[in-house]
Amino acid sequence: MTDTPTAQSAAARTSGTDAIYTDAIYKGLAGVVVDTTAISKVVPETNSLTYRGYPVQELAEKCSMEQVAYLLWYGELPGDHQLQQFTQRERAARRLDRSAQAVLARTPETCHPMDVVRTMISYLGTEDPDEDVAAPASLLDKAQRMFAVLPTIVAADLRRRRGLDPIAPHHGLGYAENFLNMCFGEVPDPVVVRAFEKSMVLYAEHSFNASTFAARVVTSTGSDIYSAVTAAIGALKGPLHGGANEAVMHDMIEIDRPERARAWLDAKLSAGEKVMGFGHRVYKRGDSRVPTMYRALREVSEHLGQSRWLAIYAELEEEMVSRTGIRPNLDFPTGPAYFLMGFDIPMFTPLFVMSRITGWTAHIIEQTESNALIRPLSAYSGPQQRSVPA
Ligand SMILES: CC(=O)SCCNC(=O)CCNC(=O)[C@H](O)C(C)(C)COP(=O)(O)OP(=O)(O)OC[C@H]1O[C@@H](n2cnc3c(N)ncnc32)[C@H](O)[C@@H]1OP(=O)(O)O
Ligand SMILES: O=C([O-])CC(=O)C(=O)O
Repeated sequence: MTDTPTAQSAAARTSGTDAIYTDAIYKGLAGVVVDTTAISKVVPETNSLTYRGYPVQELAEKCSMEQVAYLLWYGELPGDHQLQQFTQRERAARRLDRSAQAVLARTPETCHPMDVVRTMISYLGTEDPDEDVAAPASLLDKAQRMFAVLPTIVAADLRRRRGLDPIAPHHGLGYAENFLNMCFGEVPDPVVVRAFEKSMVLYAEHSFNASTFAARVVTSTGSDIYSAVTAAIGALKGPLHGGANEAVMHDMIEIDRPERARAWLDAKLSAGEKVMGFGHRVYKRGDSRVPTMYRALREVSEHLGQSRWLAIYAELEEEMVSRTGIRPNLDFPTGPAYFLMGFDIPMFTPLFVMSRITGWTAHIIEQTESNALIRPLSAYSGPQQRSVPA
């Protein structure tokens, strides 16, 4: 099975005037093919994921995040000139204007950083006089501006929670280096920069996952791109989706030492609780992105001379797989990798947003260009019809 159907089968499902009713209930839409997409393809049987036809592992090894963002939006990798123009635009759009800075400063530091990114995207919509313009060129422009400014928002939020002033974007630095510099006041070693950039590439796109689908649902009503992205951020925050990368690190800290992993897992499984960072709705034999991110985690661990999280990772994975057959997903290696890079745990899911903004907006554009209102049916299970008492 692939999650990308043929165009004909999708057309058959949506054409005609008579509604198609079925008695079957697909809870969680599991196994249901909703539409076609030309953006990415997940094939769980072969453990493969491609963006616009390119294997994600190759993109992570050979490409910058800017190149991958361009690929997702335009369908092809950029040539030298196209990349130069694209990066110039990205660098020029990194700054957060004063009124947006003031909104960020007014969000309580007690709230989760995902609430800050959600609020800031919503606010950027209020500032855009063309918020409702849905022409492809306008959507692309808005998408690229969100991609450019999100790192500035996330870095400023990270720093104010540490009692530090924001650092302005550095126009001479690439996407990953600039972001790390805005967070930590210096560009880390290339090993760390590349590991971070690989995580961005791996997180960028994953077909009809819950947050992307949320964005497509909002777009299907004819609503604006900021509303769609705001909905997607809300969906990504949940621990069954993007929020798992934070939960993984909390669990590793609780486990504390590799020799405690087995007992910790015993307690979790006997309590019937889920183990964060494991399992996937589509991949049942392992997540195609994990080996690449695991290598990046190992490189950062070796570079920093820190073996503890890697040892807990290995122990937990071995125990979980041998007991349940359930394998790690991408959030399992990114959790400890981000921790080693120096990020505070609540910032992990906003990092996911910084990357997935590319995939979400590519889907918003695709949905806009071939729209059908997304409105499934429900089977009623409440009381029979009755009269209101006199
Ligand atoms: C980037 C991403 O968003 S990747 C996903 C990140 N999310 C997580 O890591 C959260 C933990 N994982 C999970 O909750 C699940 O694996 C999901 C939600 C991601 C996908 O699960 P689904 O396809 O909906 O399967 P479902 O949750 O029904 O699980 C099927 C069975 O496997 C078990 N299972 C699945 N994942 C896990 C897990 N992580 N820990 C323990 N048991 C699990 C379920 O308990 C269930 O068992 P049962 O049939 O005995 O009731
Ligand atoms: O596809 C999914 O269901 C979740 C996921 O891995 C992602 O969004 O990257």
